[in-house]
Amino acid sequence: MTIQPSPVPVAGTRFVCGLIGSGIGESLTPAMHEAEADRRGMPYVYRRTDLTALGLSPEEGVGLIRPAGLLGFSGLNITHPCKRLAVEHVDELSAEAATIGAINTVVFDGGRVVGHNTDVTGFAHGFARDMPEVALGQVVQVGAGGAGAAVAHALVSLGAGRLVVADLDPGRAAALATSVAGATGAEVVSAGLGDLPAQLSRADGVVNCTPVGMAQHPGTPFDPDLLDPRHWVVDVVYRPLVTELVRAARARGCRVATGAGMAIGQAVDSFALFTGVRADPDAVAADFARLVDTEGRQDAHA
Ligand SMILES: NC(=O)c1ccc[n+]([C@@H]2O[C@H](COP(=O)([O-])OP(=O)(O)OC[C@H]3O[C@@H](n4cnc5c(N)ncnc54)[C@H](O)[C@@H]3O)[C@@H](O)[C@H]2O)c1
Ligand SMILES: O=C(O)[C@]1(O)C[C@@H](O)[C@@H](O)[C@H](O)C1
Repeated sequence: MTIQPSPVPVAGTRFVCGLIGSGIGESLTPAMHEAEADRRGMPYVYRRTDLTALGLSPEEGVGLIRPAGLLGFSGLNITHPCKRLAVEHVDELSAEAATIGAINTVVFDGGRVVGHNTDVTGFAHGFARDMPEVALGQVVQVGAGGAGAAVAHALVSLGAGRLVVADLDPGRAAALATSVAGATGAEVVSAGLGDLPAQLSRADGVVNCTPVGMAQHPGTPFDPDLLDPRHWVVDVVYRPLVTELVRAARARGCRVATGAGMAIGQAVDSFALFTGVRADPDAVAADFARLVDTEGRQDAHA
C-alpha cells in the first residue's frame, strides 16, 4: 500500500490544487499543502470549494471534478459528502480506491482522471509513526462510515489479526465487515454496541471512527471505563485534536494517538500524487502543530 508518485514535475511547474466538500472552511489541509510547497519553493495554490457556502449539492460538487481538469488543475482532494459519489467521475481507480469504493484524491494525468484514497495510506502511515510495535491481535473499531471504511482497510494492511467493527447502524457495520473480509481475506466481524464491553476486554486497541468528540457531537463513542492501561487508543477526529476520548484514555494510562496522524498522512500522500514530490512527514507534522496553534484550536497538542 505505497503511494506511487506521478513523475517528478518539470522545473517551473505551477500547481493548482483544491478541496471539494461541505463545511470545509476550517480544514487545515490547504495550509498543509501550501506550507510544504513554500518550503520547497514550488509555486502552488490550494483552493477550497465549500459546497455548503456555495449552496451546491454533493452531485453538483462531484460534477466539478472533470471541469477542474480541463481548467488546468493538477489535482483535487474530495471530502464529505462526496467521496463515494466521486468514484463515478473518474476514468480509473487505484487499487485501494477500487476496493473501498470511495476516493479522496483525484489526479489529472494527461487526459485521464485518476482516483486514489489517501485516507487509507494516510491512516496507515500515521499509525505506523504514532503507534510503533503495538499489539494488533484484536482491534475494535467504532464507526463504519467514510473514515471507518478507510481505517478498516488500513488496519488489515497493518496486520490486525481480528478486526471487530461496531456502529450505531448495525447494518453499516456488518456491510463494512463483510466487504473488508471479502476483499482481503482477513478476519473482520461486526458487533453490536452492546457487545463492546466483551470485545474490548479481549482487544489490544480501539479506534474511534465516529464523529463523537467533535464540538457538534460531544461525548465519547463508548464508556471510557471499558479501557485499561494495556489498551492503545486512536481517535481519528481532529477538530478538536484532544477529544473527550483522548483525554479519558490518557487519564487511564493508555497509549493514545489523535487524528493528527491520519490528517498529516493523507496530506503527505496526496501532495506526492499531485506533484511527484514526497513531503517530509516530520516537517508536515510541525506545520500541522503550528497551524493548530495559530488558529487557536482547542488543546493543540497531541
Ligand atoms: N483525521 C483525519 O484525517 C480524518 C479523515 C476523515 C474523517 N475524519 C473524522 O472522522 C469522523 C467520522 O467521519 P466520517 O466521514 O466517517 O463520518 P460518517 O458520517 O461517514 O460516518 C460516521 C459513522 O459513525 C457512526 N456513529 C455515529 N455515532 C456513533 C456512536 N455513538 N457509536 C457508534 N457509531 C456511531 C455513524 O452511524 C456512521 O456510520 C469525523 O469526525 C471526521 O472529521 C478524520
Ligand atoms: O482535512 C480535511 O479537510 C479533509 O477533508 C479530511 C479528509 O476527509 C481527507 O480525505 C481530505 O483529503 C481532507
